[in-house]
Amino acid sequence: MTGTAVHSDELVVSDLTVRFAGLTALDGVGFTVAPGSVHALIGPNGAGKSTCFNVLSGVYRATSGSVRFGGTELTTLAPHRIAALGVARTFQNIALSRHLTAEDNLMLGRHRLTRAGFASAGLRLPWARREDARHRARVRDIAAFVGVERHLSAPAGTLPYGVQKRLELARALAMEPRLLLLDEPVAGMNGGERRRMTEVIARARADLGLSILIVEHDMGMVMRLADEVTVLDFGRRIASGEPERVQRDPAVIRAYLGAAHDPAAPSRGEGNP
Ligand SMILES: Nc1ncnc2c1ncn2[C@@H]1O[C@H](COP(=O)(O)OP(=O)(O)OP(=O)(O)O)[C@@H](O)[C@H]1O
Repeated sequence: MTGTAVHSDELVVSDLTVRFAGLTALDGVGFTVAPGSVHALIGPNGAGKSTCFNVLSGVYRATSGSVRFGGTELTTLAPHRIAALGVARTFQNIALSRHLTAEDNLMLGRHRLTRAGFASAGLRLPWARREDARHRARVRDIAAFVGVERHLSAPAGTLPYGVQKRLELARALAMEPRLLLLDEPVAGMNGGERRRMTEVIARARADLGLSILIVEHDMGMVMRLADEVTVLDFGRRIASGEPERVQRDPAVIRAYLGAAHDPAAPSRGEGNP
């Protein structure tokens, strides 16, 4: 910790607009993730949720608007700089190194925290060995926290889907983040796996005090976990507030639940059913 003032871990998204050649994926979107809270970003397919995540993590550039985390503007920073500020994300599709062991995947998550480069580790310098041992101990703790500790020596690609998803969360936690961006953490999971993941995320907030922004289609999970919800539709914010209130909002029911409950609903861009 430096002598400078400690900023709160508030994430403030203001008037965020992203355009792709003629298509406005985000149109003046704003919301705030309070420190230590779970905030859900929901909306039908194509509403702009992933685009928003990609701007927050530095993968996409904003056309205009601002994203501030703990007082620092993120929209001009490269992904590794944003990660260094303590913003970690998981992906909709699993992005683990399949051939590496679960443990080595978690060690990669700690890379920005390590002093020892590969050379000094390779030379087996004593301080590099001690640092490696310290990180491996922490990785084992994190693996236990998400319940994947008995899989640490297995190649990540051989693990069951639900375990891989939790391993991805563990890798994000291995970065010791202050803000977690979770992109559809229970997509494709069965009931038991969903419950486990939901419980781990709830503990990440309660025990680690993290702020969490979550994109998720599973409304049950959103209702259980989120302190606040922001709803997007066609790139615009159409509602925000406590989950119970948002769930009853007629605009949300029309735009989001309507589309989700109608299996014959057209893909977005063709209008509401
Ligand atoms: N790189 C890109 N280039 C062009 N258009 C894009 C790009 N990324 C997203 N879009 C478009 O932006 C709009 C918002 O897409 P986005 O993926 O952010 O929605 P989403 O809410 O995450 O949807 P889903 O729930 O299906 O993941 C869509 O019309 C999409 O086709």
